[in-house]
Amino acid sequence: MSSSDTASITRMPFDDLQRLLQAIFQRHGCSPEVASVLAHNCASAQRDGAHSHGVFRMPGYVSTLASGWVDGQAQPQVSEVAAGFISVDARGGFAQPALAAARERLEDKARAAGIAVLAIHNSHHFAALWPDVEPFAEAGLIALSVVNSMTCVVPHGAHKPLFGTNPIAFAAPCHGAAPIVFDMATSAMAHGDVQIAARAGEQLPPGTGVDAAGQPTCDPRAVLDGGALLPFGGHKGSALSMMVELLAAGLTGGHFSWEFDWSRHPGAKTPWTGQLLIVIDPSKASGEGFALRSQRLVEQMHAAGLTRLPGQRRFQERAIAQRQGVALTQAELTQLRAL
Ligand SMILES: NC(=O)C1=CN([C@@H]2O[C@H](COP(=O)(O)OP(=O)(O)OC[C@H]3O[C@@H](n4cnc5c(N)ncnc54)[C@H](OP(=O)(O)O)[C@@H]3O)[C@@H](O)[C@H]2O)C=CC1
Ligand SMILES: O=C(O)C1=NCCCC1
Repeated sequence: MSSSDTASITRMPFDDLQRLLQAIFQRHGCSPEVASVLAHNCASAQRDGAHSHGVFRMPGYVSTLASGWVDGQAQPQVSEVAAGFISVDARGGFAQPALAAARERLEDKARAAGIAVLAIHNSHHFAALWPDVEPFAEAGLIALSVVNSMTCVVPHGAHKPLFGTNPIAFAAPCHGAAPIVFDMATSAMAHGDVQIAARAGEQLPPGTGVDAAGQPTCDPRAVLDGGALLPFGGHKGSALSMMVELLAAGLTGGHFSWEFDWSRHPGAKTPWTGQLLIVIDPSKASGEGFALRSQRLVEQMHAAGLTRLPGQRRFQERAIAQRQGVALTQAELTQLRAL
């Protein structure tokens, strides 16, 4: 948010925001079930100050639904393909309702076998990934998820974009504290943050992207208009992005980031790809207990001088929102009401 945005902040109770978003999703063609899942996801991102995937995304959801690119009424088909492996065909709908349809069975399998995998394909993911993993850690489990997006990242050492911004999210329980959660794009910056920088007229840090001629640029417009992003951390981030393509698309049967063509659906913004979740029950491991060991690690990190854990900023923003309401700018509120 720019300083002029922060000057116009208004606050809304979480439930009111969720209801407003649910009404928007339903008005634009989602079933009540799908609308409820997406509204909770998007309101949670806004509550936690995850601005690149909060209400900023609503015009994109709406234009995508209008374009016919995604099915807002899809009913996911869940198949238990092996003792520890569930496959979900999202049937061209959103990934979150597909996860919701399989969540209970995934958790049961993880508790029974110690580990379980959920492979979602034929799905659209347009959101932050942490809401998909955090609830497992709150239930005492460890969860890892990956999702691939649309071609906009040049692999390290290559000369044209191929990968998506391909985030990885991880959540683990920690004794006496909030779960340990990280969620990060494998690109130097999430595509949403490049759009936000362009809108705010801000420059990007060096090393974020290239222009249409493949030359380094700090201009977000040049990255968005024919240019591309770079992986974070050179060959290391590039390898992680490749891993996400392999797990989220190669393994699930979803589209790789370059495999779908939305050109005949003007307004389409949601990548039609796949998502993988791995859930582990740490109570099956030997020793003093995983959550206690997490706590010891965190204590040592603090003793080493660390002042901010991944996820900590979000939890702090959430605590403020729970007391005062979810922060929205006047412009965001006006846009939501128009939608
Ligand atoms: N659906 C999709 O296809 C895609 C979705 N995304 C989403 O975009 C969102 C933003 O991604 P990205 O911009 O890479 O995330 P950030 O770089 O903002 O943050 C990545 C992680 O690092 C933590 N973190 C950030 N700064 C610090 C710090 N100084 N010290 C310790 N921890 C820190 C964050 O915690 P905290 O949250 O507490 O700040 C977060 O867990 C994610 O939710 C991701 O899932 C991205 C790409 C594609
Ligand atoms: O911010 C990103 O990067 C993306 N978010 C939603 C899906 C497309 C990529």
